[in-house]
Amino acid sequence: SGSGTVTATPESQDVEYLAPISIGGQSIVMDFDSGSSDLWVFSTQLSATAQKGHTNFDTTKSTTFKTMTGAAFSISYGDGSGAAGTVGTDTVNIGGATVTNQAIEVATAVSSSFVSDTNSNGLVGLAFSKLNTVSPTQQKTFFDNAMSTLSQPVFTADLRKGAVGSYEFGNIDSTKFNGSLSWAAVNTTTGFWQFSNSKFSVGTGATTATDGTQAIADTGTTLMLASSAIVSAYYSQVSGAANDASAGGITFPCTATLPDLNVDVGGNYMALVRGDDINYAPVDSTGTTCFGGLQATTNDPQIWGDIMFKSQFVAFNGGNNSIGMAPHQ
Ligand SMILES: Cc1cc(CN)n(C)n1
Repeated sequence: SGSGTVTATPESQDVEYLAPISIGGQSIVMDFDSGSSDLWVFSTQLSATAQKGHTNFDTTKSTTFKTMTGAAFSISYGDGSGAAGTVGTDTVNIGGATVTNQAIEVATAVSSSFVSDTNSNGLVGLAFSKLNTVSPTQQKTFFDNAMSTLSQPVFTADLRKGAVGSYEFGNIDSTKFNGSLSWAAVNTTTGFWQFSNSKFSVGTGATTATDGTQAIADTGTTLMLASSAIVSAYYSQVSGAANDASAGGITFPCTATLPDLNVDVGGNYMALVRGDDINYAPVDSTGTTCFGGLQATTNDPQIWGDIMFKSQFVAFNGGNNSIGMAPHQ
């Protein structure tokens, strides 16, 4: 109904951004993920060990939960994590935006990285419903279900480096970004919020054409995983940058000056990713060596995660399948 806004709070080192939702009256802090399409939640049906430290949804305590007989889900993510379980429906309220018949994927098994991250109690998938893993009948995302009742068929991500931001459904708050949004067409065939990336530039350098690999906007990925053409051109401008096997990627001296990165989104907007945001975090407590927020991937599409969102306010339009960006206010 109408619209809804929730605060997006970064975990330490901005690993992910969490926000509260209500499921059948139970308030649960979740990881909002524009790169997947399942709403699954920690539950009292998990082992005691898995439940420890988490908020666990209890279907028996919800007067509106209905079991979806015979349905199951099983999902795995790009980082190797995963979850599986059973399915039902319940009322979900996110900051005031409400869906009464939302598919709730009740976890009966979760991988170790989810167990150890006690700040998060599940995911709210916000990509396209064609990626939903429920079988035998695929289910819709919260946004897909909510769209027809929202004031506008949109949601926005306003994620900040080391600070609280927001997710908003049904409204685009123009006080949160500079100038006007630049809109790009979304290629919906893969089920991601996917768009073309045809060129880039580093700092004030010349613009270079890319190999045409597309990119997705993925709030559930911590870093910005880009093509090797972009990544090598970028770090060639950072003295002391090198691939650091022990750190698991490209590092540089924490004192390095990091240029801005400009990446084309959809062919007519160069999104600026601030150099400061590309300094992800020190690799250890000495603070000498820092880990790059920009890392290479051979994945097609590229996976532009939270590092990009820290510099760009992003609007997702499910009405006309487009994505809008502008620098944060
Ligand atoms: C749990 C989770 C979600 C995502 C991105 N969609 N990753 C890489 N891991």
